[in-house]
Amino acid sequence: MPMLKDPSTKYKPFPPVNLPNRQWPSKCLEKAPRWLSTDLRDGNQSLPDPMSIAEKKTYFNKLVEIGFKEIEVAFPAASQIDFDFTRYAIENAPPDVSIQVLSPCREDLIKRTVEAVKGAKRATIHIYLATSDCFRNVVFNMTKQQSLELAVKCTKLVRSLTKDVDSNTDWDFEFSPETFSDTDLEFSVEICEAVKAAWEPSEAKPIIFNLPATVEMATPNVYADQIEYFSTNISHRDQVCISLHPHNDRGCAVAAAELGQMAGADRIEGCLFGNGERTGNVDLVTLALNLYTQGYTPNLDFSDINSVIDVVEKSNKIPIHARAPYGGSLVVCAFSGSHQDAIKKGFNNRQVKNEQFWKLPYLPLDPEDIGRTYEAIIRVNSQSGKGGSAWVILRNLELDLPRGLQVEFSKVVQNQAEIKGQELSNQELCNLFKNEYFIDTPDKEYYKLVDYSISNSSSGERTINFQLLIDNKPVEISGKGNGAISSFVNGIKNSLGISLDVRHYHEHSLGKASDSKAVTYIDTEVNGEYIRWGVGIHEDVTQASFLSIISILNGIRRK
Ligand SMILES: CC(=O)SCCNC(=O)CCNC(=O)[C@H](O)C(C)(C)COP(=O)(O)OP(=O)(O)OC[C@H]1O[C@@H](n2cnc3c(N)ncnc32)[C@H](O)[C@@H]1OP(=O)(O)O
Ligand SMILES: CC(C)C(=O)C(=O)O
Repeated sequence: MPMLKDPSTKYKPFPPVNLPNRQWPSKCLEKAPRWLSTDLRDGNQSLPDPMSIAEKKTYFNKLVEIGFKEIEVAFPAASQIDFDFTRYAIENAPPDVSIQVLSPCREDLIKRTVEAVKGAKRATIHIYLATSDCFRNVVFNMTKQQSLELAVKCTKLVRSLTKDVDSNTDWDFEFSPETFSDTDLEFSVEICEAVKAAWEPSEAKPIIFNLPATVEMATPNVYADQIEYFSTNISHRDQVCISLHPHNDRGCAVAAAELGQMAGADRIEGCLFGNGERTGNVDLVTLALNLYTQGYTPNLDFSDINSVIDVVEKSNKIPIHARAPYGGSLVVCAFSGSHQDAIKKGFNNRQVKNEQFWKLPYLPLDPEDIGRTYEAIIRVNSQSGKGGSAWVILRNLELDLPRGLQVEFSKVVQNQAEIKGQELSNQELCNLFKNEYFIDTPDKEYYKLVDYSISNSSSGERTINFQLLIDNKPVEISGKGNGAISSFVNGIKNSLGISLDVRHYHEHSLGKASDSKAVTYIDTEVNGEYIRWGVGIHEDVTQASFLSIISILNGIRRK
């Protein structure tokens, strides 16, 4: 079936919330919410191959290491694996980590769920019941009153099995009017008021009302309006913790969670990298690092994001998208020339000025803060410019190429990238550079410098005698000039007939003081026809410059 010419015959716009006095648009996010990871429940239930116990254990331990204090570990009534894993979590959770478990409003399943957390230090029983007209009519065939009565009955059941009889565990209770985002707001408040009265929370022990966008159906500002309405209309607000559980059907779950917090929410439920039903739950990594880049601590530690990715990918058996915010393999990489140029200048500026605050073109977060390396930032393909290759050569070979050499080498890189039709790895790029300028390539050199001696006359003129191997045959050459380089190129012109007019000379040291070398970069006009750069590396700076000239000769010969 093709898309409809007039979709209004099939789809209706989501009605806006009438909240003319809304306050949230002028609020800011300035602190971390309470976080709940539901990776092991909502995330797990959406997987084609749910996690094994071993995978759940590894995942759970990683969540604890990251700093989650509330973890929904299972739907214990669903399977023996979920039940058994709940037992593991209860027995192994650190004392400050609360274990949360989920059950529908069914008596047998609630009993099994509470049984699974027996002996916990801290536990949250979470029950849910869909409240929207659509679900009540289509799935349950229940009136509003019947739904309310069922929710109250189940809340009382949980109470009678937990806080009323067992004071060894620190009990919390969470109720989700499932499909909240599509539920009439007055009814959401009404059913939660009834549940609250049944549970009897206190300021010290608030009840958690989780207000899910079970399916994301509207723009995130509408969700924020719904949250603000609930937050301002529920009674005894100080005895209530408002939790959000946004799904990502329209791709706006992160925005919904952020606006929802501005509208009054205290707690966020989601999954790492946005795993979860359909398009996923809200991505907790993005939310946490969004806060971090505003200067607020998220209370979650992603210093070693690669190890988190490793656990998530192995357990879910779903790769993290290469463009996933913060964690994607490509998000701290630049291929395009203008991005590379700006990033390279940004790093340089930061180093020179020793800037305190992070302000770098194209990079909202210092990759080092999440354990990613600068080396990986700039990668080279046919969209890259001179700055990208120069960066890779600098980071890998410690050669700080002069601008003219960058321009010359970038043509070589461009040619190779177009031939390959793919990205060039750092290793390939370094090999390309060494090959182009004859560094550590004895088998490829037509000209080799064997030995030389220099003498000075009282008039200041220098004479150099040197031996070259040309195609493995020794050739003795002599040249005069007012400096070592000019004597050397004069000798070459006189005996080989190659005219090299030196235009620029650059040098810098390479390596640590004790065994440092000199690198020289020389560019010459060759026979008055074209420009060619050479690179020489040696312990002795004079010999390094001769090697630059030899590098040019080898380049000419190959050309
Ligand atoms: C939005 C969410 O993510 S909610 C969490 C969803 N997670 C899961 O479903 C994973 C685990 N689920 C399971 O293992 C199973 O579905 C079980 C054990 C809960 C139930 O299995 P079954 O008894 O075979 O029921 P089944 O899955 O076919 O259907 C759901 C039934 O529960 C009812 N139901 C659905 N949600 C709820 C609820 N919140 N409270 C009470 N009953 C509910 C449905 O109306 C349906 O009842 P019916 O059979 O009388 O029509
Ligand atoms: C159980 C509830 C919270 C849920 O997963 C949802 O509504 O998406």
